[in-house]
Amino acid sequence: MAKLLSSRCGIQSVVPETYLLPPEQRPGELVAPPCKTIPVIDLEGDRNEVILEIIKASQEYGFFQLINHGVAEELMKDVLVVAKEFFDLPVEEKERFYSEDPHDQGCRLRTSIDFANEKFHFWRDSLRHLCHPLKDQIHHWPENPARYRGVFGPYSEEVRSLGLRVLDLICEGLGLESGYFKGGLSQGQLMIANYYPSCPNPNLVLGLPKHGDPHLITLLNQGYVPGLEVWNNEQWVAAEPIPNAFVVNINHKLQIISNGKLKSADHRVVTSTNVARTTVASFILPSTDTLIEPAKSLISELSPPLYKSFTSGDFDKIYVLDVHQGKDPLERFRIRS
Ligand SMILES: O=C(O)CCC(=O)C(=O)O
Ligand SMILES: [Fe+2]
Repeated sequence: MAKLLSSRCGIQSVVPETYLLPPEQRPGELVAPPCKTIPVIDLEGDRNEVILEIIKASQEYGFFQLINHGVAEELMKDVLVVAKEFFDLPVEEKERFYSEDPHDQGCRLRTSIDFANEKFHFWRDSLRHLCHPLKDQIHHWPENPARYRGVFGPYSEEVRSLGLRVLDLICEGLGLESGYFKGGLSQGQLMIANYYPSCPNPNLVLGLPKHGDPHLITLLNQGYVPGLEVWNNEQWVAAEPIPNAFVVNINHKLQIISNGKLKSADHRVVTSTNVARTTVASFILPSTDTLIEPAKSLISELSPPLYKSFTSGDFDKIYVLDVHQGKDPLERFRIRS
């Protein structure tokens, strides 16, 4: 448990050797150019315009920020405060949740990504748990901080409604039959609270390495501290924090369902010297036995399927293995012409 970054005493003055990245993976001095950022979409705008903007952003960047999305500002703030309170708890309070098993689907606290097996570590602690249906999941969550369930519960439900609303807009924008994402495809929901402590040398480490998210969509509440960067046109673009906005990104399974029309973009997290960063990511995901394949209505002679069919659970197993070996998990499912 001494491994947890959030349980180390005081601010560290040097980066421990096991966190130093190989030179080619270090973010270095050159961080994302400040002039470019990901599209911002106002959900209260004209519905047809909003759909066009979402599809365009999902094709060009795989990422966009949503404002005027209807999730209560108070809840967005509280969930970050409570997440930070959890990471600030004494070790004895947190250790019952600690697990180094990457396949453990329970309420799990971990540090870095796969601490026991990875060659070098990442500057992050995280707490992850499922959240839907809420009544089946909430009793697995922490009871300390006392407000944890009372804040994460309603927050997860509001974020779920927003996620389903965005999926409906994507459904319409892609021209899929109404309700395509309802049922098994969006049955699950996972939340990950991330804590990236301040770091003595952000040039040498990463909070999270370059990766794509495996599920359907992600809705990230990133608070006020920058750190998220998106890989676009061979360069890193910063997702600058906007108060109370959600950063939304297309995940691998949605790229497959859209037959490559929408992009699941790689992203990473850089750290800061003087400030810690807490974020809460919510993922909408299919149930394990749901079939993932390009939507039939997007397939034609001119647009043949680019991906094979497989169950959501099979993809998840391969994702964990491939990501460990630095491979792109989407490659295994691609149909070669
Ligand atoms: O904390 C962030 O900014 C991003 C987190 C992320 O990419 C993830 O949890 O998959
Ligand atoms: Fe991610």
